[in-house]
Formats: sequence, C-alpha cells, structure tokens
Amino acid sequence: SWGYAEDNGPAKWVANFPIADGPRQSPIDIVPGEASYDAGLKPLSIKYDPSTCLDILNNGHSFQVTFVDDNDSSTLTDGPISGTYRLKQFHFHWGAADDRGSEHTVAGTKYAAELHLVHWNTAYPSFGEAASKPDGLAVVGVFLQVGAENASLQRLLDAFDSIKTKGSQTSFANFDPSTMLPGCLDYWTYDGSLTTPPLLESVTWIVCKEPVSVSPEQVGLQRECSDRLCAHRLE
Ligand SMILES: Nc1nnc(SCC(=O)Nc2ccc(S(N)(=O)=O)cc2)s1
Ligand SMILES: [Zn+2]
Repeated sequence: SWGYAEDNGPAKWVANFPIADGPRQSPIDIVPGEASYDAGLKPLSIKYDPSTCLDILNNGHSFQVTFVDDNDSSTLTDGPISGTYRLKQFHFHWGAADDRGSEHTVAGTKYAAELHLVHWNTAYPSFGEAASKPDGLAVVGVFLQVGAENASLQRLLDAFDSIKTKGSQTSFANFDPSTMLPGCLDYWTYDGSLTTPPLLESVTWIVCKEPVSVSPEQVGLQRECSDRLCAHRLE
C-alpha cells in the first residue's frame, strides 16, 4: 500500500489515487505576500473536552489520537467555516531531520513537524460521509519548530513509546489538544484535500501562522519512535 518510500511514496500515489492530479490538492506552499486579507473571516472558536480523548494508535503512517465524536463536546466553529465541525482525531507529520518534516511550507520554509487536528462537518451523519463532501472536513494545522521543550507534547511522546507495533493502540485519556495550540490563533485558510491517500478534496485548511516549539530531543524521540513503528520517512 501507499507510503513514503521510493516505490510507494507521493510521486506514485496518482496511480491508485488519480485525484492526486486534482484541482485542490494539499499540501501547498503558503506565500504570505500573496495571501489576501478577508475582513469577513472570524476568529477560530475551538472548544475541546479532554474527556472525549479515547486512544492513541499507530496507523503505520503516523501516531493518531482519536476522540469520541458522537456528540458536540469537542468542536471547531467560526473562522472560515459555517456550522459545527467535530474533532475526530489529531496526528503529526515529521521528517528525517529537523530542517524538514512539515507538509505545508511558508514561502518555501519547512518546519520540523506539523500537527493536524481533523474535524468533520456535523451537517453530515458521520466522518466517513463528510470525508467525501467538498465542505466535509476542516483541518487545523500547527507548525512545530525546534526550540524550547513542549510539556504538552511530552505526555504524548511518552504514550507513543508504549505502542510497540504498527497497528497497535493504547488507551489515552484526558488529553486536552488545545494545550498544543499556539497562543495566537491567526491563520491562513484555503480549500484543499487530505494530504495522504485517499487525498479526498474535502478539507477546509486552517493553518496557524504562529508555530509552537518542541525540543530537539522531543522531535528526535518522535522520529525515533515513528521510524521504529511506522513506514520510514524519506523526506
Ligand atoms: N470514508 C472514509 N473513511 N476514512 C477515510 S480517510 C481516513 C482519514 O481520516 N484520512 C486522513 C488522511 C489525511 C489527513 S490530513 N494529513 O490531515 O490531511 C487526515 C485524515 S474516507
Ligand atoms: Zn495530516
């Protein structure tokens, strides 16, 4: 199946997922100088309930923390979206070194890693239904840059360490993902897609301008855990 190696990586995905050549594929390079200011956009409204945190799993491409999404306890509203989107899961993307790893870039700059908080539009009955609709999903992206230690991330990394094999999961309770958000929630937004197969063009991207920091040890630990447990990242 798809991955990040030479034989199954991003350049090869179009063979099984022709939408890879579609009109609104993510990630993109965000060029702040070319972004237009939209006075009609509202601030993001993010409300997460730590008790909806369910488990942490290694899906072979990333570590994913999954949430109970059968009620409106953890939601994203306002910002560029209309209606209520429920938090389904969050996960990270990282690279083989500190100078690369994020999926989106800012005027060509790559960050060490990127957090994605995945939400689905409650106008549809489920995540699976929403995932195929043009306004079905909203993903908040947060860049991670190497700097000071991130206390919130450390609890996650300790849990990652306990997932020994690909496809395994472990219970993970009472984690508040808002502790991983930057202080300022200014954002860029554009209509895009899932960044990995099935690459569905159903995502309203909301990329925070302010990165959060992680220590070199933390991003190394994430990389070491992940390489051991996930498809090795070649980027
Ligand atoms: N009917 C369907 N169920 N599940 C899917 S796709 C599963 C899924 O959540 N994929 C996913 C892929 C990429 C991203 S990302 N990196 O945030 O764009 C988020 C989520 S389609
Ligand atoms: Zn992602």
